[in-house]
Amino acid sequence: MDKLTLVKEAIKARESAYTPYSKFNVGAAVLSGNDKVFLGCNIENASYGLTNCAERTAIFKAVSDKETEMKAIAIVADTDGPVSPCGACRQVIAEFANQDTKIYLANLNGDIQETTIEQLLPGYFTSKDMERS
Ligand SMILES: O=c1ccn([C@H]2C[C@H](O)[C@@H](CO)O2)c(=O)[nH]1
Ligand SMILES: [Zn+2]
Repeated sequence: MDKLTLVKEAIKARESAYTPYSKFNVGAAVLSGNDKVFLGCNIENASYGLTNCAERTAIFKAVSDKETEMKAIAIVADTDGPVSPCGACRQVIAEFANQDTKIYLANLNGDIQETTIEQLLPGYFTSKDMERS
C-alpha cells in the first residue's frame, strides 16, 4: 500500500474523532505486518487527561488484533504543516515500530513528511534497555 493511500485512510479515520473539548480532529492509519489497515481517531474525555490520541487508538486496535508489527503509520490533522505527534504517542510508536517502519505525518493540504522513529524520539527507551549485563 502506498503512502497516499494510507494517508487517505487516516483522513477517513479522522471523521470519527470524538473531540467535544478541543475540536481538534486527528486521524491515524496503521499498516500492519500482515498488510491489514487499522484506523484510529482521537477520543477525548471530560477528564481531559484521559484523552486517547488517534495514533495510539490505531496502534492499540492493531495490537488487540494480534498485529504487533507495523510497516507504516499515517497521522493526519488540519494543521499548517504536518501534524506532530505528542511525546506519549512517540513512545508508543517506538514500542511497535522498527527501523523500516514508515511514519507519515500529514495535514489536509497534502503536505506529507516521511520520518522514522529514531528521528521522532532519538534514544528512545525500549525493552532492550531493561536487559541486565
Ligand atoms: O498527534 C496528535 C496530536 C494531538 N492529538 C489529539 C489529542 C487531543 O484530543 C487533541 C488536542 O491535543 O488532539 C492526537 O490525537 N494526535
Ligand atoms: Zn499523542
